[in-house]
Amino acid sequence: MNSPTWKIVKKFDDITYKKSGHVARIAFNRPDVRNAFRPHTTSELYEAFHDAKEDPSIGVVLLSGEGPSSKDGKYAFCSGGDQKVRGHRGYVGEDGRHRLNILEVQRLIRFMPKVVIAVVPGWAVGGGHSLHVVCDLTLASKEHAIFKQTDADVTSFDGGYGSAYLAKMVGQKKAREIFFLGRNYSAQEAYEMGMVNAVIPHDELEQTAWEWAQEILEKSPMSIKMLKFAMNLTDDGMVGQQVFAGEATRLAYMTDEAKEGRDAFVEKRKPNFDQDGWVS
Ligand SMILES: CC(C)(COP(=O)(O)OP(=O)(O)OC[C@H]1O[C@@H](n2cnc3c(N)ncnc32)[C@H](O)[C@@H]1OP(=O)(O)O)[C@@H](O)C(=O)NCCC(=O)NCCSC(=O)c1cc(O)c2ccccc2c1O
Repeated sequence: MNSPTWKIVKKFDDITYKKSGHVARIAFNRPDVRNAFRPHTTSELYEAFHDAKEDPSIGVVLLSGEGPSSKDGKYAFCSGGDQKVRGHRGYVGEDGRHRLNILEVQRLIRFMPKVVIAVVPGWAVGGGHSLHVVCDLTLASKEHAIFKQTDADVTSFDGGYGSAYLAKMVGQKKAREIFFLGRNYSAQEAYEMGMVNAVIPHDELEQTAWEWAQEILEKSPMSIKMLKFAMNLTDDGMVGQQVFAGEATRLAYMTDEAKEGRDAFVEKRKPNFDQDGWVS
């Protein structure tokens, strides 16, 4: 299997953003604070994810955390919202506004028609834990990944994908344990409870993520997209239906029947739908 030759897409302050072939790699880049995110980080994440979503050459996105910390050599995926810039109505940006805009990033990951893989080299905590939950797949460092939910310690709870969706993944009892006790879980424990796809030796983590991406890229893009949206559908209510149905509409546009409907309107005549009839 080949290896990536990453090219920087754009220089950001709080994240790195690179592409190689059909893979994009987005990573938190605040290793000295365990890759905690502030509003600026989240805005940059949103921009990078949006670019990856819109780029037709990209099929898989890797989300990771740069490291190790220059202070103590520890690795982190993300330790959630930066508690040092937390105000009384959200996380305070340089413009003085309070935001919880990580939820917008969660929705972008959830609804983008591409596979997003969380590549967890170290701590995945609080809002960082929720981010790995919302990604389609999670690969974790055998030696350094630690999963932990501190939401109930700092009164900042993710009542959506971070908790309710986690419960669908690992079961109600286990999800309640994770949130109510806030314990540390190793990569192996996270794997055994079903929230991690594979436990990988740390030195092989990035290459393995690349290889998983290459395997996915061999599949039919439309099938991958429809399967992701189908698996989201039952948990996403009417929004899930909207996203899935939007793709059904797109496929319908490709039929002769749809072309006839459009052309008849443009040509100011009655449509003739007799060609294919009422096929069952
Ligand atoms: C992650 C840790 C368990 C790691 O512990 P460790 O002992 O290895 O390291 P230190 O604690 O010494 O940390 C090193 C260094 O990093 C700083 N730091 C770590 N995490 C954060 C953070 N989240 N914010 C700010 N700074 C952080 C730490 O202060 C040290 O700095 P020094 O200057 O002293 O070197 C442990 O660090 C830890 O428990 N961290 C906090 C985890 C946490 O509680 N995160 C927030 C959870 S809530 C959340 O993320 C969240 C965000 C949202 O935007 C939401 C939006 C909507 C709904 C819910 C949301 C939500 O829940």
